Amino acid sequence: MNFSRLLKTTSALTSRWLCSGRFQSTSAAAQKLVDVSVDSKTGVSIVSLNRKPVNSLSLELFKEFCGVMDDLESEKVRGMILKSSCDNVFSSGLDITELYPHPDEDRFHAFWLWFQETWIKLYGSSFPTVAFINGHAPAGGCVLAISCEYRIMLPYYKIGLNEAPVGIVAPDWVVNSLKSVLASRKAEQLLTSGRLLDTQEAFDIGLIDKIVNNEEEALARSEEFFSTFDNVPKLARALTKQQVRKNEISKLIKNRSNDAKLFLNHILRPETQKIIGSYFKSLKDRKK
Ligand SMILES: CCCC/C=C/CC(=O)SCCNC(=O)CCNC(=O)[C@H](O)C(C)(C)COP(=O)(O)OP(=O)(O)OC[C@H]1O[C@@H](n2cnc3c(N)ncnc32)[C@H](O)[C@@H]1OP(=O)(O)O
Repeated sequence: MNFSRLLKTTSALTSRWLCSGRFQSTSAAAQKLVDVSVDSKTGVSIVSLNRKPVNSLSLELFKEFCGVMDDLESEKVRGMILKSSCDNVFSSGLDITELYPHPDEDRFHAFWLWFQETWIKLYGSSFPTVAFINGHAPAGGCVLAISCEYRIMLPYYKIGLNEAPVGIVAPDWVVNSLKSVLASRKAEQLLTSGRLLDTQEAFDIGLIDKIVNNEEEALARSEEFFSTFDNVPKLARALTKQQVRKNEISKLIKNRSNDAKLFLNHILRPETQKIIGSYFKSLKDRKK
């Protein structure tokens, strides 16, 4: 089976699987966690994460995001810019309350599958993707950014994969996403130290592609990126991108349930719960 068919078939299967669980209802009255608008000048879709105050990534946000990605795929959009509607934060990573204290196993399983689904749809999207990192992007926030093809960031924010200091081990598909952007040695240093880089450091090592001072500049730099594909047939571009990314995606698609079980086992270890707990407490105490 070719890769595009594998992606479509798996998406259909997992959607059915994911829809069969208990965590389905999104109230129609609930506020949207993901907003979509279209830049009328360029025809590019702007997708804004909107889970106040810090865009921590919950099961509900992942589900909504995946729905948006499906819509953009079927509309065959010219490109997508992913940004945040929250002040100073692109995304604060996985919602820690999904991990601590002692998550409900069924909910956690669904949460993790939707996180995988988000990555599969974003990393494997047919259309060009830009992350406009308009705030801090630790952990899962950084995962969203490195799943895009191009990264543009405002000054003075932090980005990186700080899982290890929080007692969490990044799964191989996250590690490999980072290695698709940075050389293996640099990726290992960042992951094992869990150090968050400021915008300039991130630019210097190639984790981000451009530094901009405001949204207007970000839109202009994004347009420069999107226009590099204007003379490339859409289908050829999409299949070429997916050809480059297919090994990692196929590997995860074949191993989704096991990947979820492994992560849950790690999260439920008493020592992991203890580290996450004291980290979460220190986050709360910072403001006291
Ligand atoms: C790589 C994928 C592999 C899988 C594992 C992933 C693990 C994770 O993603 S764990 C999450 C890791 N995230 C972080 O370490 C970031 C933690 N947050 C911060 O450092 C800061 O909040 C911020 C720099 C992002 C923003 O700082 P700011 O001063 O603007 O806001 P705060 O007052 O700190 O936060 C407001 C409010 O939100 C709570 N909060 C922040 N982050 C999270 C989160 N990830 N999950 C749940 N809740 C979070 C924070 O405690 C505050 O709550 P209160 O208002 O109740 O004090």
